[in-house]
Amino acid sequence: MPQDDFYMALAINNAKSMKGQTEPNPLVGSVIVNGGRVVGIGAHLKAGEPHAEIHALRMAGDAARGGTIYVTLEPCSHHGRTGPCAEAIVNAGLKKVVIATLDPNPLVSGNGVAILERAGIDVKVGVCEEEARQMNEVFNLFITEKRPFITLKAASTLDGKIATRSLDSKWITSEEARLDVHQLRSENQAILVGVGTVVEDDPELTARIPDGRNPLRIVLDSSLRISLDSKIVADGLAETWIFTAQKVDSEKKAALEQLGISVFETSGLKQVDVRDVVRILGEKSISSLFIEGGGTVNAAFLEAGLVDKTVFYFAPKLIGGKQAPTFIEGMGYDLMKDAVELERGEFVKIGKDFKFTGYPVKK
Ligand SMILES: Nc1c(/N=C/[C@@H](O)[C@H](O)[C@H](O)COP(=O)(O)O)[nH]c(=O)[nH]c1=O
Repeated sequence: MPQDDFYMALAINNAKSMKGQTEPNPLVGSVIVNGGRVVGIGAHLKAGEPHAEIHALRMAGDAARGGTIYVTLEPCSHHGRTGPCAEAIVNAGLKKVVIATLDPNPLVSGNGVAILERAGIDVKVGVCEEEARQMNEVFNLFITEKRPFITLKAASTLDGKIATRSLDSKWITSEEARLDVHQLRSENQAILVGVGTVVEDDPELTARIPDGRNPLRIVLDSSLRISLDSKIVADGLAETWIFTAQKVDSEKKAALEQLGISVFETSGLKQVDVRDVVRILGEKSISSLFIEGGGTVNAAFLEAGLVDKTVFYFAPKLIGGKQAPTFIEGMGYDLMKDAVELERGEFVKIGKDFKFTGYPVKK
């Protein structure tokens, strides 16, 4: 492996090991090499704390002088909650800077490189760029579109059913696959279901893994038919927000608010307007949303072009039944040429089940 890729891969692995603890900041890793030896290594650990480069520079001390620093994201040039990294790199006397990706924020992209080049430092951009961009897919989208990165998750039998015709759904996938879902829940700031799922399954929507972080729970409930003693209203295990259509029963709304539930009205007449939901979540700095919808909700987000990533779990089971619900309902598309295509598709096996990850091609 070429030397630059080797050290950048080390920096990327460092960054990835901080997944779930740097929000709303990106994952960033850094490695300093001098005379063929790694003399400093660092990762951004928590928003508001020093950046990856600063940790690496502190570890390297004088050994950084004349060396090369590898960093997965363009060194910052602005005085955020910590001083600019580009200046720290110049002051530490680095000879070369290797960067995986430029800053996605159009306001600062390229500024860090300019500071380094003005100081006569040799700068190389684009090493392991795709992998470094991929690990910050959530941050990159949120910082550019000010809306949450949306992952659509479903679990179904091989013939696409999420429950039997009698609506039994316990369980489709195995314990291992369901644990993997809880890991994904823990990595997302919010989780969203339709009220149909609440009525059928009375879900908790918590991340039940060691050190799991319970996401904010969001329910689309156009006419506020949710029951006051459903778990996500009454259990207090995580915050719950409800999005409705226009003009809902004010008494029910007040009763829910009494229980600490936030209720947001959207402009939808009969159905909740999912675009409003996404806009409001962006305004409230929710940067990642995990949809465990039910087929109607899943279809609404898909048809609105608001799904950034799909994660589908398929159990090697067949349940059949014309009435059995599937994981994409709604109107559907008329012609095959209008199908939502998924790219960068990957299948992995989890126990007996298959996990598919893919990215809808943006039209
Ligand atoms: N039926 C299944 C799922 N079902 C997913 C949702 O329909 C359930 O309401 C939700 O997981 C319940 O949330 P909880 O109470 O926090 O466990 N999801 C899965 O991955 N495999 C399944 O076999």
